[in-house]
Amino acid sequence: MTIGIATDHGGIELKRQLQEYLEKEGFSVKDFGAFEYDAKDDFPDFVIPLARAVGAGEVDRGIACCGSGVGASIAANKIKNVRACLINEAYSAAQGVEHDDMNMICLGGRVIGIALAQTLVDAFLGAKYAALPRQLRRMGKVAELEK
Ligand SMILES: O=C(CO)[C@H](O)[C@H](O)[C@H](O)COP(=O)(O)O
Repeated sequence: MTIGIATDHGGIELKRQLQEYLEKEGFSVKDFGAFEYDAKDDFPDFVIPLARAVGAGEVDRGIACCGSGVGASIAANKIKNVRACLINEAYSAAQGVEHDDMNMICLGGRVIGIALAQTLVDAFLGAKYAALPRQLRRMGKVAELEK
């Protein structure tokens, strides 16, 4: 599984730690930046290229960080085929995939630490879309908005 990862300055340390963790776990990680701390950088410049790669199927899942995770989730959800959510607890990290086919998780570098981030990422990456008829119906209604 290839995981895309991106951040602005607000999540740069969390991204670095998560990338190290994911590679140790055997995932292939594609890094969309930021590559160094710059307090003046803007989250859309990194999160949108990642979201485009997720939406195009060039990476399997995306992890986007920013200060709170809010800006990253707003930006990512503008991109076709992207279903991104700000996640702070493990239930939603898995249920968002199982029920809603979430393909990007957004994390706040100023909100959570690496231990919780690892738990959330494990739950996110370990989950599969159940694709039950009622879920397909609901996500079909959401996908209609992209036409
Ligand atoms: O957290 C964010 C919004 O949800 C942003 O992505 C930024 O990280 C944050 O706004 C940056 O704040 P700063 O005051 O410009 O460092």
